[in-house]
Amino acid sequence: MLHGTEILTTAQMRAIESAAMASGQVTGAELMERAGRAVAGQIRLRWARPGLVAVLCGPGNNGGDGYVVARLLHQAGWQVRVLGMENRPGPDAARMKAEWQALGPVLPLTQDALRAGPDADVYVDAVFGTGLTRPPEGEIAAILDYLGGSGGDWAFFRERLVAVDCPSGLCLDSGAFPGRPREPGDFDLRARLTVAFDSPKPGHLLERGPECCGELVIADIGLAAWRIRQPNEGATPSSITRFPAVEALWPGFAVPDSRRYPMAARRQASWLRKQEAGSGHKFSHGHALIVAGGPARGGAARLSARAALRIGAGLVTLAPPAEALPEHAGPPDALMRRGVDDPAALRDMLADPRVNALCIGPGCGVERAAALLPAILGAGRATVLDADALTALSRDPGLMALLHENCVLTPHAGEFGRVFPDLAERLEHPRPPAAGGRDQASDPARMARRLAELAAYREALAKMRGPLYSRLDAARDAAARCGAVVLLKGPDTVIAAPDGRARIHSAFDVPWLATAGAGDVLAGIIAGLLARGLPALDAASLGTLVHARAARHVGPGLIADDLPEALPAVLRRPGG
Ligand SMILES: NC(=O)C1=CN([C@@H]2O[C@H](COP(=O)(O)OP(=O)(O)OC[C@H]3O[C@@H](n4cnc5c(N)ncnc54)[C@H](O)[C@@H]3O)[C@@H](O)[C@H]2O)[C@@H](O)CC1
Ligand SMILES: Nc1ncnc2c1ncn2[C@@H]1O[C@H](COP(=O)(O)OP(=O)(O)O)[C@@H](O)[C@H]1O
Ligand SMILES: [K+]
Repeated sequence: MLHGTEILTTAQMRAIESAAMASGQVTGAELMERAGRAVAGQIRLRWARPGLVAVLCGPGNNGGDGYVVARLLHQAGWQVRVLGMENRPGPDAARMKAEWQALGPVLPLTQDALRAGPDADVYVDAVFGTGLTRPPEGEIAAILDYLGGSGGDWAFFRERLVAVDCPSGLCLDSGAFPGRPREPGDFDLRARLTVAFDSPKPGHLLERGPECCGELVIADIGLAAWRIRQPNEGATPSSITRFPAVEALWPGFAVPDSRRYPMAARRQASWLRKQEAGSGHKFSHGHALIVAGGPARGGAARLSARAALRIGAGLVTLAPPAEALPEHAGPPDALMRRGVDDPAALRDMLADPRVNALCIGPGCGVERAAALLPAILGAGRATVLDADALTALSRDPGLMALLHENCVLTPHAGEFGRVFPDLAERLEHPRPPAAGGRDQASDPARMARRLAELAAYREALAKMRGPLYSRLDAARDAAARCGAVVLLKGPDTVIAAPDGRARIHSAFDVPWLATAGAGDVLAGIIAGLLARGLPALDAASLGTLVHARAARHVGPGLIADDLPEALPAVLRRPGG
């Protein structure tokens, strides 16, 4: 469960590659050979018998990798068609292209050339990788659209497409396709398999990345020596290669063993189960206070409280206004209740230093949250702010100023937009023309209309340059601004601390987690972990992992009430 791996932004990857080459211990051509060998190897693992492969090579080093794949598959008995671009590649890619040309021709990289050939068993997409600087245009855009299904048969290519580093056109920093709507599009290039090098990039895990990359394999190409973790080195230019501050939690893809965290996994598993020596009495596991709302609104906070109990907080107290107390008389009996009507009553409770973690927001009501937040934040205790507490925060800059590093904000996209409207705005793109379902993709008239709309859309966005602003950027900027941990929820949850450390958690495999109340449970789990003494970033990260694992354990049909009840099973097998 607790495997993690480091993620590198494309800038970090380039810096590490340059550092490796500058050392004189490895050349660019050697790295390219290793990259191409890794891709060819993965293809041969999956297609046991040599067949026909079409290799599409772009103008840069991604294309260079493609020429290596072409040569190695040819040597392995495959029939190889290579389509390449006119542009002059760099020296390493030029060399790989020349080596291929000693074996076979390079056809033009056009839709016509591709369609003129027989159907291939495998299509290798080596057009663009980390060097994408702008939306693909013209003939390249057309061929990528064709591979994405504009010819009507997207499933055909989806089965056969192997992407080198990423499906071409995907921005590996954001997981979005520059020049396209951020929502899923009809002709987004979707690969069966993506082989990436050294480390996953944010774009493999965010937004469109997980779906469009298909199965993701991270290949070790021998750059470990230039990727040493030295977190204390500060933000000097060279430290960009040395401090991969972003990690993937539960990556769900093949990572070389050397890139995992087995020790941390073992330690956290026994810690979660309270199996460590001297784990003490109930107060040593903390006391979480869950603020609840007025009459008829208490369900959300009860979900949080149940979750805090199940994740192992020593004591959990639910604090609704006194008039709502009777509603909370039912189970669980393990839960304590205490009426809290106003800030003075809350301060009274917080006079007990053993109350070491709070959760406010689920079912709380915005006014009540606004009234209680100054007392809560002023106490300086570890605090989860969710739902109504986030809305209250968005309305009062004075409250924002009270946030501190032991706070965890857990907004979904809508709440994030309320609290950080300018950052959310940067993530937004102009809306695409109305999109239909893929099932209509074989209607030729509709297809022509969609292509025309897409061309107009591209034209409108043609001025856009450079890497896209990502959910990772947004969460980091938000955390830095408010001085607290920000957990931006979604199937690609991003968790960021004010110092820039960040974690990405992919939960694209549990869409049934998007159900009413799931967020309340997450808030409670994190509050419980805070009560047990985890620092804010770790509590948010581990909480997110455990939450998704509980959803996996229950499966489709899940309702939020099931999540706390699934926690014992998850804790029994935290490594499973
Ligand atoms: N980072 C590493 O350590 C390694 C990287 N390698 C490969 O190198 C790739 C990166 O190579 P590059 O930096 O050359 O970048 P790419 O090969 O991804 O693309 C850059 C080229 O495409 C052009 N370009 C970018 N966007 C375009 C657009 N929309 N339309 C037309 N042309 C466009 C650029 O001007 C440049 O010529 C990686 O993705 C990977 O496949 C491997 O060869 C080995 C090691
Ligand atoms: N498509 C999805 N796949 C997996 N998890 C998702 C998806 N959409 C949302 N989630 C997760 O489900 C939970 C929903 O929380 P939230 O939006 O706050 O719902 P609520 O307010 O109803 O509790 C979050 O943990 C979020 O990360
Ligand atoms: K590619």
